Amino acid sequence: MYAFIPRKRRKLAPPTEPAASAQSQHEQDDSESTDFKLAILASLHPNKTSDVLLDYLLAYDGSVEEATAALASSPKDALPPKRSTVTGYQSSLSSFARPAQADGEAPRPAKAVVKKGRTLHLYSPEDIEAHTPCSIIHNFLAADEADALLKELLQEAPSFRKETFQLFDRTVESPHTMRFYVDSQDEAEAQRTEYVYNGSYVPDVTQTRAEMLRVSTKVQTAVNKEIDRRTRERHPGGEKLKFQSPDAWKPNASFVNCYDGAKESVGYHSDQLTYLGPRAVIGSLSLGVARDFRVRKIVPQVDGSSADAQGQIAIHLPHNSLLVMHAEMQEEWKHSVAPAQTIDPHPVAGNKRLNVTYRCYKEYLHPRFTPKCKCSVPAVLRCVQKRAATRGRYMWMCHSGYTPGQKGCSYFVWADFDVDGRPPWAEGYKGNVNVPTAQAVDDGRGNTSNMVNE
Ligand SMILES: O=C(O)CCC(=O)C(=O)O
Ligand SMILES: [Fe+2]
Repeated sequence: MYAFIPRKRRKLAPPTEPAASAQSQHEQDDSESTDFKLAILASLHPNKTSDVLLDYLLAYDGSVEEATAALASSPKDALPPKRSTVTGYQSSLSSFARPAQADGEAPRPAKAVVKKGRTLHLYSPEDIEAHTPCSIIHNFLAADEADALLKELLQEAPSFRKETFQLFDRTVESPHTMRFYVDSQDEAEAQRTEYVYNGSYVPDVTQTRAEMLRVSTKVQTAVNKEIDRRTRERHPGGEKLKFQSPDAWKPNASFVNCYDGAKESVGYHSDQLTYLGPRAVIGSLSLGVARDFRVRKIVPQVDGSSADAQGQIAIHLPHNSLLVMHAEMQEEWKHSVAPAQTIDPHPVAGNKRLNVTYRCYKEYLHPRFTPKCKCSVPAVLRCVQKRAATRGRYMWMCHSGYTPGQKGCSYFVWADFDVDGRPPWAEGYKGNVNVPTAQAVDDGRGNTSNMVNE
């Protein structure tokens, strides 16, 4: 399930464990600053689209005050005066060098291909592969298989719901609908009563439908091939990343999203790793109306620098395309589906885009094993995304406060994971490597006394 941006902007309850909580509070505040600003703008300007709000925020160098003053005097959906031009069709970027890679780290583009405030549109599999942590397979299914799956999903879509979440004392709804599916009836029952998302059980978990299951085996084969190829061609030394699972990827759950019309969207977020584990891979199949999937790299924050030094990349997702979000994605990038100005109706789906995100839930991350917070709720797994001193480290935190009507606690511990992303209770555990890197210690900006439970 997503961690929607506004959900993460809420400040935690006052810390009760000074060392640990100081860290968690700092991380919470630091890592979500832009998202937090966007939530404020969204609450002040409810009839502006999230895209417009982001444009204003970027145009006014992150100043909420200036952006809100400009928004207040602008007509609906007007663009900000200082807004940079959007780059349109981009046929090829292959002149850019391949990433320089440090040992054990995720590959990085050799130079930023998109500047702050700009959107770079990518269409070709080569460009997407080279400049984002994703790869794409166009025309993934035979045309009739894609139509059969689309028809099944269109039958399901009326039962989808908007997700609600808590923003300070307001309950907010996601601007699209979705439903969660798991591959067996037993698992659906277990999910309803054992798995916690943002502090609550999800009552509406359904067994994966026939076409979704049939397609799942094809997605499994394709994603494993893509993981092998990408590891061989793009990872340092052709090795999997630190914390990435060496096991074959086997989907057993999916979130299915429906975007009905141009305005439906999902805000910038990283997917929750709580049940997928570190360096998760997700196979995302798009059907119906073509939409833009936007990604932006999370830039480490050093000396109060802007965390939005880079612009965003829009990946065009046509009907019947399989996007693989690779192991580099969730920890280091955020993604969204922005509202569109216009859409081309699809002959079968009309104005709707259906999207199945196939995921691999790990048995050893079942909530019966994972740490519980002081509210006695299974904790959420997060990764430090921005703060330079601890970037890339995993932590378990309380997530209850993100559920409407509930207050959270200040629970925080560093997570214990081995090189294969296994926790200590998993078979074959090789020893904790979730420790500060040399880089993090050298940065010297982190208060090392905050590094608890090591
Ligand atoms: O609709 C999409 O392509 C992305 C959906 C998404 O981000 C998610 O399910 O977490
Ligand atoms: Fe997502």
